[in-house]
Amino acid sequence: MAKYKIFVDGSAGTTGLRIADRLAARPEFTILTISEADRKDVHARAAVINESDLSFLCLPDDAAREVVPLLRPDVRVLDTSTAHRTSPDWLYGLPELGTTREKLPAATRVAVPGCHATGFIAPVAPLVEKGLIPKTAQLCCYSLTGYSGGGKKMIAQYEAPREDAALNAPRPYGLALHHKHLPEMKAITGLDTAPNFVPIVADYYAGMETMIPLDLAALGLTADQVAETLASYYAGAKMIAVHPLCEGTDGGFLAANKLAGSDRLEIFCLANPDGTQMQLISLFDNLGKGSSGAAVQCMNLMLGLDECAGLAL
Ligand SMILES: NC(=O)C1=CN([C@@H]2O[C@H](COP(=O)(O)OP(=O)(O)OC[C@H]3O[C@@H](n4cnc5c(N)ncnc54)[C@H](OP(=O)(O)O)[C@@H]3O)[C@@H](O)[C@H]2O)C=CC1
Ligand SMILES: CC(=O)N[C@@H](CCC(=O)OP(=O)(O)O)C(=O)O
Repeated sequence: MAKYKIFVDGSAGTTGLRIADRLAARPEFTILTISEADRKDVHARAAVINESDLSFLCLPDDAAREVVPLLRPDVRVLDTSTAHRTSPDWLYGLPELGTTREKLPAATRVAVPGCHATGFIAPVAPLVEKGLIPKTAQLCCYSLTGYSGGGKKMIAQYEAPREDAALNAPRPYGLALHHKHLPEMKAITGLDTAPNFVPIVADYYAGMETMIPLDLAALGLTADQVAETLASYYAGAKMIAVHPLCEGTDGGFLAANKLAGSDRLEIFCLANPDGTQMQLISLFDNLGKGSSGAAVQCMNLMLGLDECAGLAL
């Protein structure tokens, strides 16, 4: 069997390393490499990508942007950065949404969703698509992340001998309400307005918990309608599961690192006793379904391989 030639551009970084680990044990791939001296030379990177069947870009946005114009149109590229997520020529790589799964095998430019964005879009997009949440709704969202979400620099900051006591506490950030995931949150859900979104980084390595409060009374919805719509939308999905209404917490707690190490995402549908308020929660690993796991799932589908191959279920 001819092997697929795969290149991970940025394989020394947090996302790239995780992808390289997931591919290393799989016999269907030959992994292309680049020398240490060349790994930041855009022409050298482009040459290796053009030799590959499929390449991952695991780089800062600008480094992802600069290489794309140098690539063969038919080479398959999966970009894990924010650079192309709302570009019309790129497919947004959330296979569980709409017709994305069917489009992946022919796609050559695929943007891997942002981690916080994944947590928001997974529960909200189906509710907008099915007409339960109007496009005019103004939603809120809070999202907890482990410090690996900030890449090598933030990992080094949290793991160095602790001088700054601020790192001991959860830290809301992006408080100018201008986070880089807002454009994709709006575009992919179809909402007219991006949510009021506050991410929070805390002193643990990996794991993401994205929370979306819904005012059911104002929306004219019941909690059952919401939970049943999500359960039926994701019925049969291998990497996304929906818990039954008001089930799944650990005695009323839900630790943000519970799915660290997994590539799956779980949705929790929690409501107050009189059914007027709801909290939708996505729980997953920022390095799993939030980046590397999602990238490998898309690669599998683009190459016609088993969707879950190499993933942690
Ligand atoms: N960490 C996460 O949870 C998530 C990350 N992402 C996105 O994935 C991408 C990679 O992030 P992450 O792995 O966390 O970041 P890291 O900082 O951990 O890794 C980035 C890698 O890119 C390399 N690099 C930097 N500039 C260049 C360049 N000009 N040419 C080639 N390589 C370069 C870095 O080199 P060096 O080793 O020398 O620093 C590093 O190895 C980013 O766009 C990020 O936003 C997306 C979802 C979640
Ligand atoms: C803790 C922390 O800083 N996290 C990053 C999320 C990383 C990420 O998802 O970046 P992409 O947009 O490239 O996907 C942030 O909020 O910017």
